[in-house]
Amino acid sequence: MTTAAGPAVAAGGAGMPDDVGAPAPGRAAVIGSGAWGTTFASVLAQAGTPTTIWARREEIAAEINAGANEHYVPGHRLPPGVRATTDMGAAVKGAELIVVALPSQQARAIIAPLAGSLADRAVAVSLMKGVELGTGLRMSQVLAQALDLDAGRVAVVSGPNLADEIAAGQPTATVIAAQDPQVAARVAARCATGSFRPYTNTDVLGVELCGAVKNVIALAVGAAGGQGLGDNSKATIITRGLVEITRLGMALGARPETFAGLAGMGDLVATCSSPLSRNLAFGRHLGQGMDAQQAADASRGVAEGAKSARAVLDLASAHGVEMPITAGVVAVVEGAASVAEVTDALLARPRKAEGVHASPQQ
Ligand SMILES: NC(=O)C1=CN([C@@H]2O[C@H](COP(=O)(O)OP(=O)(O)OC[C@H]3O[C@@H](n4cnc5c(N)ncnc54)[C@H](O)[C@@H]3O)[C@@H](O)[C@H]2O)C=CC1
Ligand SMILES: O=C(CO)COP(=O)(O)O
Repeated sequence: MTTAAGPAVAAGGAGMPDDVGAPAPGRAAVIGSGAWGTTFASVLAQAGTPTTIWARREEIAAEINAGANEHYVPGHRLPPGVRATTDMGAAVKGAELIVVALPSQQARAIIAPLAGSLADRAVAVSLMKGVELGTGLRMSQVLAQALDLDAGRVAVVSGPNLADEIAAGQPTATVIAAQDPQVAARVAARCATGSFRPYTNTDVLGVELCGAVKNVIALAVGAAGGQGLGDNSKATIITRGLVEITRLGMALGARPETFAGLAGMGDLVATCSSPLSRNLAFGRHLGQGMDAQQAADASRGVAEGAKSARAVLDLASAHGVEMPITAGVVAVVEGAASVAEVTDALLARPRKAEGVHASPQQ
């Protein structure tokens, strides 16, 4: 992608050595023409992977084919390797990577028509950061179910990846997680550029939980800011939020080091401190007194944490994991408590030693 002022990203991926044993570079399809779907499509194209975006609306597809997506990625030109269509079947035909970038709660229904139609060596890639309501499934699990794929053929991308910054060509790193390290390496090779640096990880569960729960924590940080609280409160919520993420992840079988990495601490820091974050902004609206519907109406793009908070809390409860900040976010989003009441309740909890497994002091 280039900025309106000129090229901002070096097309570094095209000449990069491929991983051993990977098939020849193929095409990618991106399902979803929003901020991250369009931006990641541009990264793929800059890395030498021709990419077709599926857009729901004709006018967005036409605009992308003319080199821009002003609604979702304003002020940036798209590279020539990005095309768009409203025909989902045509977008995925023969594609090596089927990348899904939709609101998490809508993903299953939207991609269901693709079940059984993917190329034999195709890999599904989730860019989404949410947990499905009702099932408690992570997005890689939703993709595997909906597309009727073995879990080994699903990868996820998660990290400090604010779309607007990447669209402007600013450098960042990310994590590509897949059960099979060769699958992760293959996806990484398709999207690596001079400014987008993917690391690989086989802890799919941990990487996905990091992305989904950090959105819930960003809502809490935003709500505190909306109440006029300062950086000490923010740092407290981020740090204790990371404890909640780690506690849930370890109970479910994730690796602890994942939470200190780019998808964990990295994305928490980016999201909880950026004016670009939709979750942070949504939380700020809540802190200023809006209810969840008013905050959604005032938001630009999807704030995943508002829906995933309930799904994460239910998942935690089912595994006996305590997540007090997440529970507070759920109470506010569901209208059961005000931000001030939740703040007071969190501060009044029994004192305890610091740490993931600490229990209250007697
Ligand atoms: N924007 C960002 O900086 C990043 C976003 N993500 C994640 O990527 C996922 C997608 O986010 P964005 O692209 O930013 O969202 P967005 O709100 O910018 O775009 C969502 C896309 O989904 C489409 N969509 C929404 N409801 C639909 C429906 N019922 N049927 C068909 N299409 C529908 C919209 O038309 C749009 O193309 C989310 O899970 C988000 O957490 C992850 C990293 C960075
Ligand atoms: O996931 C993101 C950055 O890594 C984007 O965060 P928001 O969805 O809050 O904008």
